[in-house]
Amino acid sequence: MNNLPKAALPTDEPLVLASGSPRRAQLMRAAGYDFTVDPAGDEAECGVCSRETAPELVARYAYRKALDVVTRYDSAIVLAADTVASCKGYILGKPKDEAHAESMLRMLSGTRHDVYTGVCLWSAKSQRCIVDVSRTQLEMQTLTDQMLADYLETMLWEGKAGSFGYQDGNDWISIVGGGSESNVVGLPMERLAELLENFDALAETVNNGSVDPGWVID
Ligand SMILES: Cc1cn([C@H]2C[C@H](O)[C@@H](COP(=O)(O)OP(=O)(O)OP(=O)(O)O)O2)c(=O)[nH]c1=O
Repeated sequence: MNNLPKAALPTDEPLVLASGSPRRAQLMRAAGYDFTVDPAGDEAECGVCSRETAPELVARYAYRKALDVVTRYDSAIVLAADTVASCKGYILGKPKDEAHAESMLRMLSGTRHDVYTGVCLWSAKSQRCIVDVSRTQLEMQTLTDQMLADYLETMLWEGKAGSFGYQDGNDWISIVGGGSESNVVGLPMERLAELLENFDALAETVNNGSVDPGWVID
């Protein structure tokens, strides 16, 4: 991915990427941001709400990851994200094992589906934050048993929402209608630049650990 946009930070606070995802750090480095990495604890990604849609879920998880990390700093702009695939009403996160990866890929095979990434930007000094969600539509060719077996053997599905890596160079997956590639890989860099540029206008004050309860369900 070339020419990733970079925006100036909205405050003089250092940028902290609250993520253990190598893809997110790679995208941020490729765009030229200065940042440190401080991942959220695993418990930030938990809690099931059966009424929740994919965009609501990624918004809630991004928010919880940012909340977990922002409490460690007096001065930082914390950036957290969460990515899932969504197909036929199912929300597909990271696979537990190869059998789980196979069942996700069989569901996605031959479909148009969506990838959602929720982003949370949180200023520790001002206790103001933004939660935002981006969607990219993808199309996966019908996978033959051989294609599936070959991909599973690469282990490239590990740690990836929906059990595929758009960046792995497979010709059986493509973006529909010019959506954001970086959003699929875990961080919508174009949207992130807009959020940083418009932080003052978009950020809301956080009260007692919650922001916009209509959007972030907990
Ligand atoms: C759909 C897709 C997802 N992914 C990755 C991006 C994310 O790392 C991962 C989804 O898992 P997440 O739970 O969003 O993130 P993570 O556990 O990797 O890291 P952290 O919670 O610490 O931020 O799937 C790809 O690399 N390529 C793809 O094509």
